[in-house]
Amino acid sequence: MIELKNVTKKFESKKKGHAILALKNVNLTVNQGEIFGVIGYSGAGKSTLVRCVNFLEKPSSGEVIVNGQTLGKLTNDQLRQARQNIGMIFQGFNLLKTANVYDNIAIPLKLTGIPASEIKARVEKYLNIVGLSDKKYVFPNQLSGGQKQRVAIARALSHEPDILLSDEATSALDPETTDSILNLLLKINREFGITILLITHEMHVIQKICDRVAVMENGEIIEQGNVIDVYSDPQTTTTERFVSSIFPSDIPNEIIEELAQRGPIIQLTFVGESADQPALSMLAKKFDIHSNILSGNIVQLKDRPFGKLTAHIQGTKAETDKALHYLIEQGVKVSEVKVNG
Ligand SMILES: Nc1ncnc2c1ncn2[C@@H]1O[C@H](COP(=O)(O)OP(=O)(O)OP(=O)(O)O)[C@@H](O)[C@H]1O
Repeated sequence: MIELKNVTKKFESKKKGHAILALKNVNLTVNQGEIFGVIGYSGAGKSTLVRCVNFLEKPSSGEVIVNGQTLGKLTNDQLRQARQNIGMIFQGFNLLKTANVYDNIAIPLKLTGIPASEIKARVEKYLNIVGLSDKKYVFPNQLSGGQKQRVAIARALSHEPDILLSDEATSALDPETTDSILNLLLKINREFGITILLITHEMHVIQKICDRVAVMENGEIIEQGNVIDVYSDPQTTTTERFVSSIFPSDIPNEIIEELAQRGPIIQLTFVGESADQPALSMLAKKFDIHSNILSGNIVQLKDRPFGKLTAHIQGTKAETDKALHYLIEQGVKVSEVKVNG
């Protein structure tokens, strides 16, 4: 379990008297065994946050508690010990270019004093888990980006940590390779119960593997919760922007303006079971209205489908009101699309 309590990180700038507050009073709890994602635009403070969890950056104030240990109160030796329990992977992989795959995993193990026979067993075990047993004697420059990240994951796992931190681990990879690495992270989480805290600027990463998400802006966590709740009911403009990035709606304003004169344009948000229900065709049967779909999409979250549909409803005001009320009763979130909105 990871807890950040009122964590603030200030970077003193070389320019006179100028300081950057990269983290402002951040409170965050990541439960044992979950995959927690932190999303935000560039400069939001994500890297600083994740680096505070293993004290690569020391907070200026506040507490970081990992598995019950307050990192700021540990001696250097104790901190080194605590870090063994926290693996980390990076966007740039951070492999030793002059060492082959085997040694990239074996050297850090050797440095922590693990006996040679145990090192061999661990390298083999974790290369097998990441699917690279046949690449033991290959050098990093002979590997693809996805394979390099797999080596980095095997290296992190070889220390048998409880926690894995991921700093934009898939940001340098193409979409297909990204998915294969995300599937690997899911497998690690499920098979070994490793808690994963990842930072990303991609919604795809959040929706594919995360249980909970926090949204960061200007060094603050502006929203957090279960992925499904944050996706279906974003509370801030920034979160709304992230969510709408997966549901691009390019209906020109002129068309919205013209249609709105003849009936409401509504956006329906479906979660879970209701994503499969033919809500609009039901409406046409039950009420004296016509509906016309303008845009729509369904995405698969980690364990449930989630969809958005934009439709134009025509009928008398009394009938359209009844129809919208019915949808809400069915558990569908309905909002009206405003002109210029
Ligand atoms: N070592 C440092 N010295 C001074 N300022 C820093 C340092 N590290 C980060 N910052 C500043 O802190 C703020 C947050 O940076 P951070 O890298 O944590 O954001 P981020 O959300 O990870 O962005 P990106 O995705 O672009 O890396 C930025 O204004 C950045 O310039």
